[in-house]
Amino acid sequence: MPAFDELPLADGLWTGLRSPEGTACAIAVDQGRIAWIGAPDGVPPAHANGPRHDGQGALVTPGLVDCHTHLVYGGHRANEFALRLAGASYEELARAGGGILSTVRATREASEEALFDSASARLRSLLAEGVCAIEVKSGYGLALAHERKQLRVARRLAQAHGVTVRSTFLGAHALPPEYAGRSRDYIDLVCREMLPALHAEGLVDAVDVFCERIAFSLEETERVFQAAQALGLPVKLHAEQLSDMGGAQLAARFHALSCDHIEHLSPAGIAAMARAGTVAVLLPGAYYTLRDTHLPPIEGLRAAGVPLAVATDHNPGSSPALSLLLMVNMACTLFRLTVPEAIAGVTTHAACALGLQDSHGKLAVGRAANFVLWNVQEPAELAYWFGQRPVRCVVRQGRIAEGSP
Ligand SMILES: N=CN[C@@H](CCC(=O)O)C(=O)O
Ligand SMILES: [Zn+2]
Repeated sequence: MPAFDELPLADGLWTGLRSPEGTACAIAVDQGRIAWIGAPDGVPPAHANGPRHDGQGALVTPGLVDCHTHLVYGGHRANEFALRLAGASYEELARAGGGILSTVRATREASEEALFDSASARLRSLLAEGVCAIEVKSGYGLALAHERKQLRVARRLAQAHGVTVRSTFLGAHALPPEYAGRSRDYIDLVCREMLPALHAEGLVDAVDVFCERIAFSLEETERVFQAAQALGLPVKLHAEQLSDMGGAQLAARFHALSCDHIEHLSPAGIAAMARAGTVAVLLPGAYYTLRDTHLPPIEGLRAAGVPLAVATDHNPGSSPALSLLLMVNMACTLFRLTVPEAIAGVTTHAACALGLQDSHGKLAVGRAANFVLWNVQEPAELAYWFGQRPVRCVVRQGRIAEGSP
């Protein structure tokens, strides 16, 4: 596999493209950036004479954005999948020391190199399907050295694969065994030592907490958010996944970029998110894997004008999913999103959930060239097919990274 900087440049005029609205279009790429977009008969002379790439009628969309993943971890949890099939619940497994903590054990044992290799293999699956920006959370180390190891891998993935990676510190994901019964002390460690040190090392783009009865309380979440705010870092929240904790209202007070999962989100939570402009990140892979039946309040979110994003939530416990298009399908089938909502969910709104609205999720002049050519006739096919990859070509950070026009 060639190194990213050995891949062919995408510079030149891309013709034979169709926009999701059904109009013919062309894109000029210059030095890796979108220099012009418009109708094929309006190409400015400056872009008419360079290299040409004929999309042969392909649908073009912005590069996809996977705005919630836990991509870096050791081991896997297929055994728990089998236990859940036999009747155990996600919460029971967590309370018995399995769940997140079993991945913490495997991640602590793994070297940085082993974590990089396994995460790279998973990342390649997502990239092959058109992902051009991705969030990677820590949260399986739960000790400074091991959280650092995860976040360093996140930074290295960006370099090695030529993909935008936002790294989110999720030190408050679960209580590590050595702090059993001492939740307050662990939150002190997260706020006073881990977060400042990792931030000083340039490893943190945002801060997340798992606010839940099997994880951290509202008050503990607030302390982590205050520590993030003091360092000028944006926050996000694993909110109302298994119960309504009121986390969304708290997150909104801190102008959170997103609240994620939100199956049990209340009307008050929706109103708070709408006021704060917080994105609702829907994770149908976790809903499906845990055989959840409590649907997120889509109608209420829609009515309140809360932007809806969709992500894989890739993790070894609740969502071992490596296809963002499958999540688009599930968001439509399980959560009843419309096709345009689901596509916005993995482009524009996903970019907002990462604070990347000025660089990703839309095709616009001046931005780095991140776009996907699809072998489909109409946008609905992106949500309709599952189990195949209708990707023709991916332009990522100005290079032809997958396939060819
Ligand atoms: N809900 C909390 N965290 C992850 C699951 C982590 C795990 O089970 O390992 C999630 O987003 O689903
Ligand atoms: Zn998650």
